Amino acid sequence: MAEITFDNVSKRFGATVAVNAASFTVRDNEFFCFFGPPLSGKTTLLRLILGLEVPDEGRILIDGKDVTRTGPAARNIAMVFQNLALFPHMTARDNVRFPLVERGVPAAQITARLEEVAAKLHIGHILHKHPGQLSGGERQRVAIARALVRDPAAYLMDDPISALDARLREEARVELKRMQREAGRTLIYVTHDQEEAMSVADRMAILEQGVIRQIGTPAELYDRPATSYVAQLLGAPVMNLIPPGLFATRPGAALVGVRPEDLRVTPDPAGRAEVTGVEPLGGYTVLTLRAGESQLRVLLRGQPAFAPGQRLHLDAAEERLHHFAADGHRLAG
Ligand SMILES: Nc1ncnc2c1ncn2[C@@H]1O[C@H](COP(=O)(O)OP(=O)(O)OP(=O)(O)O)[C@@H](O)[C@H]1O
Repeated sequence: MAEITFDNVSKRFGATVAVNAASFTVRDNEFFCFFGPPLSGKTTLLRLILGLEVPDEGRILIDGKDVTRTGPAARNIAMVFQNLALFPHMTARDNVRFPLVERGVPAAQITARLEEVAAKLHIGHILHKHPGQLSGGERQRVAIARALVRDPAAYLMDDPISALDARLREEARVELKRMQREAGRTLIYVTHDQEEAMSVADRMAILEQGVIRQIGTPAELYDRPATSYVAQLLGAPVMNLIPPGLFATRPGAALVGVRPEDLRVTPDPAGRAEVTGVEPLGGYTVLTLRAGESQLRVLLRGQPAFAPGQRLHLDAAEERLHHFAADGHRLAG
């Protein structure tokens, strides 16, 4: 089991604050995602968890034990490297065995452990192959087997499937989620891809310049973003953020947010919105509208017949509106 807690942890590199007063707990067996734009501190958080970096302030606890100043060896946390790097000259079997061979574990024990992990991840039939002979999904299984063979308390992944093409990535993330559940381990995951983060994570932490802005389930973050920054990071097309005026607005709101799928449009020659763009995408259509000074995007199911220049009636249910103060924070209620 592994529960990982950061208590007010900061890490600086010169003038750069890579991680700023981070406090959170990753629960045992949780699939936990760090999500944020480049340079927001994701990799530094992983390196702090692994023990490759020492915090300037704060404490790191694994299962309640203070490991802030212990090295990687004492933490028993495994890393699955970016793009699932496997040794190309070794068979899958030797790749998986490698972490145990390196540690001088007796051969009989290695074989037993290899069999156990291979059965769990269904890779027994491909162990004789080299990485070049494996599909993307098979390589992923082998890379995860290599991380699990040590029986780590938790494992970390830094953008592990970013090199795969879009369709393979979709398959890979479904697989990943299944493997994590089957392996029954805490998994901490970094990705740049919001859809990937939302699809795999039990909970996620949203980062902005080293600061954790919000932690929650994907649904909580999507439905009740704590700031306009979080609101715009999740969802595609992104949430419309417009000045007050177009929709009923709460006192104190500087920006009103409405997700593209929450806008309702109907043809109306006297309507206040005008279609400026139509993107039919098969299962759904994205309209771009101009309403007053604002540009908005609307997500509609199917391929409704709208055309540029057409005027529309535009509204949204009040409970689907998000109100943000001038500093970006969500207004209560
Ligand atoms: N070893 C280092 N020396 C100096 N600065 C560093 C070092 N490691 C990270 N940084 C800085 O700390 C900040 C956070 O970097 P980090 O790599 O953690 O972000 P990231 O979110 O993982 O980025 P990416 O998505 O591009 O991988 C950046 O400004 C980066 O330049």
